[in-house]
Amino acid sequence: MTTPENPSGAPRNGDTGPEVVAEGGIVAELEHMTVEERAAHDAEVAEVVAPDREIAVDVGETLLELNELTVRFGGLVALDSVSFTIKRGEILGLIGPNGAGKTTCFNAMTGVYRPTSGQVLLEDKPLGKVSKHGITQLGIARTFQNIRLFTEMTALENVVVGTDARHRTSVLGALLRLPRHFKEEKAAVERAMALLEFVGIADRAADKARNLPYGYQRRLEIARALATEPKLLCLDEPAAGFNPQEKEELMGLIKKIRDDGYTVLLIEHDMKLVMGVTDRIVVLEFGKKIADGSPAEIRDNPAVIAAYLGVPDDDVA
Ligand SMILES: Nc1ncnc2c1ncn2[C@@H]1O[C@H](COP(=O)(O)OP(=O)(O)OP(=O)(O)O)[C@@H](O)[C@H]1O
Repeated sequence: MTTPENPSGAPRNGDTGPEVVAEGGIVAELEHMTVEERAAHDAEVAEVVAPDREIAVDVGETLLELNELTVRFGGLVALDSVSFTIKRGEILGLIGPNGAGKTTCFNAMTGVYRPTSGQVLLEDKPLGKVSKHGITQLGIARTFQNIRLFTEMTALENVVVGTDARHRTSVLGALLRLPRHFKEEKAAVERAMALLEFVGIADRAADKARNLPYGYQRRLEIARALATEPKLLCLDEPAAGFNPQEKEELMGLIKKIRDDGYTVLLIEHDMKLVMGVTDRIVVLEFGKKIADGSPAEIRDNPAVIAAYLGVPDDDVA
């Protein structure tokens, strides 16, 4: 039940967690499943995670367009007339040396900063006057370089909060406890559980976010962003602080997210990860776009190599 201490009605440590899980039918006895049962279960989870999408999509039409985007901070030009597109169903890497303008680009796309000039268009709709919340509702979600979670809430609650962006019940409806409100709340908890399983952390659903291991917190941020049902998921250095095995697993998760029908924009410094997971890469340097191409093209691009001089060869290869 929803209370001020438990706003989402989601389970707390040691109380109604397993019951909700059983009700939702999402987290089953995985270890007792046959291979076929597990495959069917995973397909069911994937459908709950991306309810309105084709499970497999091809790289297609333009989803997002940056059109001569410029962002100035006083005399500093953080982004200088940058244009590129993101196609539906692709994983696009956004790379560049420190201070190149990558995060500014995310911030301008998600309404944190207003561009000095130029436009961001999502499905041809200019986002210039749309609020941050409005941009989330239109379908752009992001994670942050520095993890931002509700640390005192459980993992499940953090994700349920993300689903709020899609709720249709009014505050009055919630106060009056209308049936629609309860129906939405139940669906939100079920979907949140599916998302936790999708990103591989369902076993810690009832733990407070602050008690989760670092890698779980990063995955939780991704689950919470996916909860808003984005058309475009922007990941800002999701592998920061990961060891090689965790990076490998993250690559698998990013591909799985795309295969579930999402489009992904990835800022990442780890070149092995970027080269291994992206379909296309845009390179920024000093706020300008210096290259746009396949990972192989980017690897051999002289301007990109020059931009990264000083970075160990292993990181560029
Ligand atoms: N709010 C701000 N006010 C003033 N300058 C800013 C602000 N945000 C970013 N900058 C500056 O804009 C430039 C681009 O920064 P940005 O954070 O976008 O780069 P980045 O490519 O994401 O770098 P990193 O890889 O180090 O995260 C930098 O020179 C930075 O100092």
